[in-house]
Formats: sequence, C-alpha cells, structure tokens
Amino acid sequence: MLSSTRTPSEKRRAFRAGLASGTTQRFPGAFTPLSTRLVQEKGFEGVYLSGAVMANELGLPDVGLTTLTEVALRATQVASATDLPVLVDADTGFGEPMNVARTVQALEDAGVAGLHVEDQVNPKRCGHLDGKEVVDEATAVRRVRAAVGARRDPDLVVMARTDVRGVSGLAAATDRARALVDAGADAVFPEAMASLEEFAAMRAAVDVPLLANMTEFGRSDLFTVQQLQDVGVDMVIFPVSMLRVAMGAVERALDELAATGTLAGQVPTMQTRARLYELVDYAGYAAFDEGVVSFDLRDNRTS
Ligand SMILES: C[C@](O)(C(=O)O)[C@H](CC(=O)O)C(=O)O
Ligand SMILES: [Mg+2]
Repeated sequence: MLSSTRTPSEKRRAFRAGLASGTTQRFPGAFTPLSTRLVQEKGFEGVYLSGAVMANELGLPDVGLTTLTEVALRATQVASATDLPVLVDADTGFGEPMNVARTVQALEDAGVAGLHVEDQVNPKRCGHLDGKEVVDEATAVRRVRAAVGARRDPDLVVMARTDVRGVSGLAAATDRARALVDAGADAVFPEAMASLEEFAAMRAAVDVPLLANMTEFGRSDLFTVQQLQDVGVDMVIFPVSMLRVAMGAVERALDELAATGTLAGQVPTMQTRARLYELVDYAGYAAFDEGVVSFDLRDNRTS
C-alpha cells in the first residue's frame, strides 16, 4: 500500500549506483503518476519526467510556459508514486542563476533523484526543433554552478544538458560539455546528437555519466539500449514516447466511438478494471481499511 517505500536519499543513491554500474539505465517517460507505476512494475531502472510532456499535457507547447510551481507539483506526484529514481527536466532552470538555485531546492524537496538544466536561451524550445538558441559559455557555467551550489543533498544528481550540438556542431558541443563538467555537473545530456559516433565522441570528451535522448520524430535515429551501451552511454530516456503511445490509442478509440457510437470494439485493447485496480493496489487499501474497521468494531464491543 502507498506507492513509495523508499526515501528520496535512497532513490538518489540508487540512481548514482545505476549510473556507475556500467549498465545503461533505462528511464521511460511517465506521463502521469499512474503510468509511473507501470514503468516500475516492468522492471525499468528509473522514470523520466519530461518538460515537453508536462507542457503538452496542459495543452501547451513546450516553449517555456510552464512554471516552477507546476513542475515541482508534478515532480512531487510522480516521485511519490514510485520507488524508482525520477529524473526531472528543469528546462533552463526557470530564469537567472538565482532562479536556478531555487528550482533545484524546490525539486529536491519534491523528492526527485536528479534534474537537468539546459543551456538554451529563455524561452526555450524543444531541443529537436529548428530555431533554438544557446547562451554563451559563461552564462551556461553560471547556471550549473548555481544548481550545484544550491543542492543540500550531495546525492541529488545535477545534470547539465547542452543544446550546442544542434546550433554549432559537435566540436562546440564537446567543448561546452567539458566546461559544464568543470563547473560541477554530475552528468551530461548532449541534446540532438546525430549518430552513435557522435555519442562516442562525447563519451571520449567527458568522464561523467552520459545521457541519450531517444525521442521519436527528432534528430537522432532510434538506437537500441544495447547500441547505446556499446558506445558508453550510461542512461537513456524515452521522454515523450508513452504519451505518444497513449494519445495514439485515445485518438483511434475516439474515431471509432464517433463512427460507430460504441466503444465495444475497443474493449479488448483497454486495460481492464482488474489490472488498473492491481496497479493502484486496491487490495492493500481494502485490507488496511478492514483492519481499522474491525479494530473499531472490536473496540466498540468491548467498551
Ligand atoms: C527531452 C525533452 O526536453 C523533454 O522535454 O522531454 C524534449 C523531448 C521532445 O520534445 O521530443 C527535447 O527537447 O528533446
Ligand atoms: Mg524538455
């Protein structure tokens, strides 16, 4: 009963151990606290909480519209729905370095295991779209220093994302990554890498854990976990994938309902009531409640 049985610091230590394990850590994106339960049950190492998903779920584009308060609330909900470490997308940190510091503390309080802060200009864009801009190295370094300096739990993973690859090419991206690691970043998320060779080059450039973003319809081909492991990538996210899968199914079902007036044909594709109840552990709560009730009844009888 209750979804999380591990403390935030236990999850952070597990995240760090996973990153150091030599096995590529798989973090599918959960688009709700409920879907987080499935990610855990299927045996993945962690959960990614995507900025794009948080914005899109509100019916908004991913262009820096969501606020720290919204992101921290969602992070709290997702982190408390699972024993897995959660990595949350903190975009540009929601402002100047002082805002970045506040963001880190708010997300730390939310119970996440790690967060990433990127070097895009505010307002940010999806990393796989054209027209994004990056800040200069000094500004990017200040952001990372502010993030690292603000954390109170030394096990919280502060990851630096660089969007330089899509703006100025691979050599500039590896230079930027080195500067961000020197500024104290625990790990690097090089965005919009074009090939496995580029991941290998980034691997050679920095000696901290490396993240690969396997977002669909983006700039990178969809490499397998094994391919990424073979070039030394330590973790991989599938940030928006489960939202895309779910929304594809929702759209097909709505089309069928509109066309036929019934969802009967969709029932075999639906998660059953029993499976849903299993995921949220109705049985555990019922047992707990029964205990309280029978205790009260016994108590009443003896008084
Ligand atoms: C990883 C990402 O930052 C996200 O918010 O999930 C996005 C994903 C996407 O839009 O496909 C990104 O900028 O890559
Ligand atoms: Mg994002």
